[in-house]
Amino acid sequence: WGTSCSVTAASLAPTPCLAHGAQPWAWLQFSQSGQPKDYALPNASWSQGMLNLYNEFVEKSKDGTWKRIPSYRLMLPLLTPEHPCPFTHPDLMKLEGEKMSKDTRLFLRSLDEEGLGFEYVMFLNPSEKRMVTVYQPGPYLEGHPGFAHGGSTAAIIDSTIGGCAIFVAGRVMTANLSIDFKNPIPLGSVVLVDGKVNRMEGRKVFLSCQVWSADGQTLHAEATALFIHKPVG
Ligand SMILES: CCCCCCCCCCCCCCCC(=O)SCCNC(=O)CCNC(=O)[C@H](O)C(C)(C)COP(=O)(O)OP(=O)(O)OC[C@H]1O[C@@H](n2cnc3c(N)ncnc32)[C@H](O)[C@@H]1OP(=O)(O)O
Repeated sequence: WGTSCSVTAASLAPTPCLAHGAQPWAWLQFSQSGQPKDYALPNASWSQGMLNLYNEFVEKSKDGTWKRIPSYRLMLPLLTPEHPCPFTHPDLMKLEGEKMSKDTRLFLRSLDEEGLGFEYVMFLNPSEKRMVTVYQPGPYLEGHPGFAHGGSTAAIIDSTIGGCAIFVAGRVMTANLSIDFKNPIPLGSVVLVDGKVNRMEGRKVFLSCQVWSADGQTLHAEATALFIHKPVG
């Protein structure tokens, strides 16, 4: 989806429908090309293990089975197959005016320096209603010495299955997230967060998730969750 999204800084100029004259794109970091910066791409902090897993899923994406999800510093709750580019989604400005300020950042993209916090890239498998996140927790996520704080693990799980729930239901909120922490995650290691939709009942989306070491030998955590669809406005 990201590949079909062609956006320039000029095309992102504020529109009259935006309340309070806010500059909606001011907190997006732009690259030198004038495109919003996509953080779900390799950078110098990624370990070889992270690159290997990333390349594995890029390879799997070539036949369209998996799709890399671009990642910016703003929430993209409106990304759908019908509107693959968030910047041209008809509801974005409404949500923007109501909910966002130019001073906000997506929690998982809150740090400026590469490699210190959440380094991750998500891949969606639409037919399986499944999302995997290739994830490398950095040193600022420490809980016990040398290991990722459980809250950071909860955040990456929530975002992974949240993305999955957004794909099937649009705008959702986490109502319940239950996690069993099985084995600590070493800082700087690479894990695969593997979440999927199990079933839907009306506005309710039920999901499950497992967090595995890159070699598939260690189960770090498993979770179940309930997300509830909340229409914009
Ligand atoms: C294409 C893909 C691109 C993706 C690209 C993006 C990638 C990157 C993604 C980032 C993704 C970030 C994801 C962050 C997600 C948060 O972090 S959200 C923040 C944390 N969550 C909150 O703050 C939610 C706070 N709670 C609330 O606002 C409200 O309680 C809720 C959850 C919206 C529900 O309220 P409500 O809409 O009034 O619904 P309500 O009528 O109470 O309940 C509806 C039904 O759910 C049931 N229910 C509600 N709560 C519960 C519960 N806790 N347990 C069990 N049942 C419950 C009710 O019993 C009811 O059932 P039925 O009677 O219909 O059978």
